[in-house]
Amino acid sequence: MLQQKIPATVITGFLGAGKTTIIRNMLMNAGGKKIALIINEFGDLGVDGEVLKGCGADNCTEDDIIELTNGCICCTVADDFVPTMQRLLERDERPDHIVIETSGLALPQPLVAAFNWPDIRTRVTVDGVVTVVDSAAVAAGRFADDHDRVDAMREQDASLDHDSPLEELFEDQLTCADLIVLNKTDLLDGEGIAAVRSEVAGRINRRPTLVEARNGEVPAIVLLGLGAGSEADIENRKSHHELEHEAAHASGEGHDHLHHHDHDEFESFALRLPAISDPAAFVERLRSVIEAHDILRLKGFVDVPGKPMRLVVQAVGSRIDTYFDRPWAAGEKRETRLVVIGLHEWDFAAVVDAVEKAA
Ligand SMILES: Nc1nc2c(ncn2[C@@H]2O[C@H](COP(=O)(O)OP(=O)(O)OP(=O)(O)O)[C@@H](O)[C@H]2O)c(=O)[nH]1
Repeated sequence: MLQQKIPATVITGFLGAGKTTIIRNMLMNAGGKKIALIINEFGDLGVDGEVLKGCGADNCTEDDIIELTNGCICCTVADDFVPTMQRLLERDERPDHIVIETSGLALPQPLVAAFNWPDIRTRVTVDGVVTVVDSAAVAAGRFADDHDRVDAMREQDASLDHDSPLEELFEDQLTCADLIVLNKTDLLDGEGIAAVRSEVAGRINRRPTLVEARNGEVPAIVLLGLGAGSEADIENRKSHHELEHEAAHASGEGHDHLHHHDHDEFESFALRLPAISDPAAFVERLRSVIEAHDILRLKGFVDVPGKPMRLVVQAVGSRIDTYFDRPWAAGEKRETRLVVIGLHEWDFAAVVDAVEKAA
């Protein structure tokens, strides 16, 4: 009997936009749907998988959460994503829906294109690409490059190919969307939200649906069941990188002058720190370090002596949330582990030193 294709939703969006929060919420209101999750994260600490396992949803158990940890999903499609998907599809119990969370630095295009592979195409389809936007970061100009400054620099050095990596990635993720979630609207007023809406709409040629959300609260019925079949439309969603290649081919130029794939411009490292007895003071010191070094994202777990629970720390720019998520398990080593993500041009030694001193 011909089985129906399993719908797969791709959740993308820049570092800290709220992808994991939206998925956690969705798991809680997905009705009886059996969900399989594929999670990819930049930085090797696996915080998102831990957070999602910690929410204990019946319709998505630990077995249904698969972490891809060998680098960014858009670069490891053939080696990592496709085999993982094949194994998932071989399971006796088919999921009703597959949800894939990309890393915050991933280009969704290569992932969506993988759904056209012969072995995958017959069994799964992309139900929709959901791009999550940190509305507060957009309003603060995080993704807006200073074009006048770059143009002036180019005048002095014609070889400079210096589009902002953040801006390009932001646009590539928007370009691929079927649904854009303007998240974190709780941090803006009506005027701010309207400005974000028009900025987002102004950066794309396609017209995906826009919805607003606070704390990642988007009903499962809005997220799942878009029925977009996005893999068939991938030609209309090209990234800057793909368009540059095409332009270079068309003009007969070589590729040498093209800059590399976007997330070569980002770097992460994981740190183990001592136990933290005063988390509030630690957070204040971290805030200063984040601001001084322009850390894009910091997250992880903190061992607070005397507390039975594990403290989660989540920083997106200098906005820092902390909460106790679950008790340390019996036999689990209590420790403070953080992953820190920033731009490649960083002075690493200085950043490591500053975070260590904050502990
Ligand atoms: N104020 C506010 N904070 C939010 C909202 N949604 C998420 N957050 C917080 O933003 C931080 C990052 O959220 P995540 O869901 O982990 O973001 P992510 O996109 O999965 O992050 P990466 O996987 O690292 O790219 C957490 O501290 C969340 O609690 C929101 O709507 N409003």
